[in-house]
Amino acid sequence: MSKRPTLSLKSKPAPATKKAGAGMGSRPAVPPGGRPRSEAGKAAANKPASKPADKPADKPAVKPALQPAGKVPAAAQTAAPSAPAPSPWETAAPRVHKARNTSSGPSKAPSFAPPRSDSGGLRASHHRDLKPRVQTEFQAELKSDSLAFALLGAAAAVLQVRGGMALPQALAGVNAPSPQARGAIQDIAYRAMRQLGRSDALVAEMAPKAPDPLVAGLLACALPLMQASDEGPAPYEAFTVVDQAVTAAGAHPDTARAKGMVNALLRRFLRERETLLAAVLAQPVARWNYPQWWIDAAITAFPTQWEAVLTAGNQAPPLTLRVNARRVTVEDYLVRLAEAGIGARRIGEQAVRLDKPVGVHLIPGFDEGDVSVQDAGAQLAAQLLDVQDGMRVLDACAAPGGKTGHILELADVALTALDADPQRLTRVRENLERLGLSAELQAAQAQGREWWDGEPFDRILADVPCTASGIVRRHPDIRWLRRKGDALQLATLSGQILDNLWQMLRPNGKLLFVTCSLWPQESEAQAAAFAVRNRATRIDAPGQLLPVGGAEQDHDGLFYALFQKDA
Ligand SMILES: C[S@@+](CC[C@H](N)C(=O)[O-])C[C@H]1O[C@@H](n2cnc3c(N)ncnc32)[C@H](O)[C@@H]1O
Repeated sequence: MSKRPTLSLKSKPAPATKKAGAGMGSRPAVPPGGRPRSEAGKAAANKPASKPADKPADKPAVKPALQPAGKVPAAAQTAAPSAPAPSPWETAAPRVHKARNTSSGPSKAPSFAPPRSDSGGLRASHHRDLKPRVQTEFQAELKSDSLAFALLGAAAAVLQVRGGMALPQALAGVNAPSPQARGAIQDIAYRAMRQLGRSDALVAEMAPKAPDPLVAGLLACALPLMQASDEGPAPYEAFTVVDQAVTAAGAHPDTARAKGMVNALLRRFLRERETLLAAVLAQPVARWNYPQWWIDAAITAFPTQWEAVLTAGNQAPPLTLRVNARRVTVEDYLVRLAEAGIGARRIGEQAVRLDKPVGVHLIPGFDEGDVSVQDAGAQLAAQLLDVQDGMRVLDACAAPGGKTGHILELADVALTALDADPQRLTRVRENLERLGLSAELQAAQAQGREWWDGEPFDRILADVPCTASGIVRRHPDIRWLRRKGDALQLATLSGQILDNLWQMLRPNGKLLFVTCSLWPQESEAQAAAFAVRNRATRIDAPGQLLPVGGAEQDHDGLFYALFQKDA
């Protein structure tokens, strides 16, 4: 039985002796012919988790001083936003859309596309259908460093998520003239997602009729800024938020008529906060900020732990690094961080959590590949796979390559990185380039065989598409985008993938089945059914890891099942 790696601190660090670039099987080009990437809207809502894990995490909530001119405080502008923001694999620099004005002078307010008319995403306040169109090209005159500007941009993104689009895509479509403006918009939008159940309930309690979609988005962005939450204290002075929300409403034709209503509603919230909160917090969706079906599913799956699970998913995630064992020991890297004035502690074999998130390019050695951003729980995969030099390894469902890089850091193996999405596969290549490692990249479906040369693998990692319900602290929009039936639907696909990959495993070889899900249908039940169907021997692995944030343990919700083929 193999040794089970733990998340706790190990006394013996991994050796830092191997040279970079020693990975085998170099064929970096992505072959043509993979399926096109699916886009936003309902398709995105139902799209299997592209586990956007391992992204830079949120800044801690800091209550900024009152800004007389309603400006976004400098701290909010420059710190890592409360959004995962661009993954280090996605882009080297903060994603900035065509800058028309990088000064803090008057700037066009964010523009955005209309919501999908199917409104397959969130429930709207008062359950009213979303208005199908907003004025997409209109750009209000607002200062780009003002809170009003950021509120309007974030409201546009919330509107898109309500229409079924994933938040990172929605934010990418919002115009922001500077990295600071983008950071502020992201911060507000991510907060809005984490408190959407409560905000909608408050609006329903106070407004005589459902507000128009962009007004509802504006309120969903403003209300969380006036309240303490699992993320920390309220980040702005309440009267600044009211003032800037009213300014934002007045600056856009789709909200201008509701300017008085926004003012009245937010002021009423300030006056009657206690009573209003007492009323709405009796509703589970407002109390927990998850859809009711999600709360019910958590209670069923974790009868004694569901509250902790839901709470963990509402916290801002930390920034955790994986130290590249080929380059540097964890001990030496902690010294480098200390010298750079960055507080950190070890929380796993190669996992180091920063005390406060910082931009990835400020992390010593990040650009050179000495470290990667990866959740501590996700770092278990490569360890559990137990790779040895010379092995032939398949990383099925590999993009964006977080686990691919880790496997190659641990041993000199011939690795095939497979993913159905050619665009996401390019991120594997970029990621490996930064690390100085290489693999054979294949754009193909893991449930098919046409890409396989018939040579069996010693190790197979099946990090299958799933609902991503275990990583909601990084991706708070997921809870609003998923539907109750998604887990079962995805389990059908992942069952096909597992059965197919099992045929490609060498006798005595090991297959590691991973999801970033909380739901048993796509994790434990899937593992049990797979073992029966294939007479597969299950060996020691953690099973369901619940999400947790704390001094010693800090990781997302993940599932691990390890199987060995008979000799
Ligand atoms: C959970 S993510 C993988 C995360 C990755 N292992 C990492 O650590 O960075 C799942 C991946 O499966 C891919 N995928 C979805 N359906 C697939 C299929 N039928 N065959 C192969 N890959 C698929 C998605 O494009 C996505 O990149």
